Amino acid sequence: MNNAKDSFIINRIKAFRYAFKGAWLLIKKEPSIKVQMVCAVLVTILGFVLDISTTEWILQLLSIGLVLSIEGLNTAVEKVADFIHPEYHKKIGDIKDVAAGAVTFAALIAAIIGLIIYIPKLF
Ligand SMILES: Nc1ncnc2c1ncn2[C@@H]1O[C@H](COP(=O)(O)OP(=O)(O)OP(=O)(O)O)[C@@H](O)[C@H]1O
Repeated sequence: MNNAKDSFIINRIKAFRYAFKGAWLLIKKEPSIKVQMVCAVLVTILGFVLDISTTEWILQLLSIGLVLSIEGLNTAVEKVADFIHPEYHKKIGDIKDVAAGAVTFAALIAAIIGLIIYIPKLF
């Protein structure tokens, strides 16, 4: 019983380690994630400079998390597609386009939230 509980906890710790390794790989190696991390840092600085409210911080953080998460999944889809079919194939192109489309939804919503928060404060 204790062993089962121990191995459950050890497996969860290992899963966290793999997940953080994956997050670090995304930040270190993926240009699109790097660009989005820079945007995230800039809007975070802007948030402090313009003293946004708690609700605005929550919406901004959710937007940052949403874009980074979906961009990460898009990168994973691209990697799987390149691994299973490195050559040109229309279906692979469609799969990558759809995954990129998901990022576009998240990025558009994040941009709209950013405009709603900052336009009244800047103009
Ligand atoms: N093997 C392929 N077969 C057909 N079309 C492809 C293939 N690889 C890429 N494409 C097309 O090129 C586009 C860009 O694919 P690519 O793998 O270069 O992503 P990317 O532009 O590097 O994305 P990101 O900037 O998010 O990393 C795809 O959306 C797809 O339309």
